[in-house]
Amino acid sequence: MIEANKLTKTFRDRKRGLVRAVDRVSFNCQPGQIFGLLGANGAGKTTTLRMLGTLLEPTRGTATVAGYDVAKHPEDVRRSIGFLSNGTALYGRLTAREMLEYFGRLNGIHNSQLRSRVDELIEQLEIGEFQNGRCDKLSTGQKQRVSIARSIIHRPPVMIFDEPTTGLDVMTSQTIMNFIERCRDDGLTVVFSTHIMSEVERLCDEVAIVHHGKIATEGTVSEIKAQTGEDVLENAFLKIAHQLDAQAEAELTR
Ligand SMILES: Nc1ncnc2c1ncn2[C@@H]1O[C@H](COP(=O)(O)OP(=O)(O)OP(=O)(O)O)[C@@H](O)[C@H]1O
Repeated sequence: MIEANKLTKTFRDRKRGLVRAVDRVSFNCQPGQIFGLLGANGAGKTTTLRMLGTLLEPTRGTATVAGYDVAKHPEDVRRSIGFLSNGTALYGRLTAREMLEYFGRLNGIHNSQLRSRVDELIEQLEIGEFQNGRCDKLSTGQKQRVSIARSIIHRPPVMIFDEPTTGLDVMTSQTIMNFIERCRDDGLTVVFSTHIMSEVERLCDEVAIVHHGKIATEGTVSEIKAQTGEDVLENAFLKIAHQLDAQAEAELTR
């Protein structure tokens, strides 16, 4: 499972000075659950996920992933997660199947099990048609499916997906969402970030709305709609964001 406790990240930016990208973010996600971080561009979603994935050190706060503290036991965390980000690279000269076999071996999967594991992911992520195509010749959506397969090949108990469907067509997005649901049904702890409301409605057991680095509110989609008195998640999201912006402006002019 994942527990984030007041996770905070500040960056020193030459132009903007000190940027507080993530500000005291706390949440829990249990096995068999999908937790979503919903926010606009620059809200702090990627930075939060990168801290959970041990790619960035928190400035303050703590997090445990699969029982391991991200700061104290980063290698154990990395072994326990699959992390899908925009930067998940593929080797252009390998075919999709070779790529998965390669990463399977790197992750210690024995030859006797490697083939069946690769076959399973090829089937689940609908890679079959292009499994023998070189990665540098694949379309964006095809590459994303191979990247996901690559990130989960070692059967981690925790999956972190950073905007897994951004830029993909509706068919590929469906395949990926089906796959994320399957991860949940298989008992994995799943955290993902998005700015797409329909994905949150379909996938999330719990969602946190992130705005300017902070969790503005958290709950089920129905709870968030009820809190704001809105029937449509997008309107609830906009209402919360506008309220926070108005508060911040009022504080500035006080
Ligand atoms: N290395 C860095 N140096 C300085 N500022 C950074 C750095 N990385 C992120 N930021 C800033 O932190 C804030 C949060 O960025 P982050 O990428 O986490 O947002 P996001 O919610 O993932 O956005 P998007 O949906 O656009 O990917 C932004 O203001 C961003 O410019």
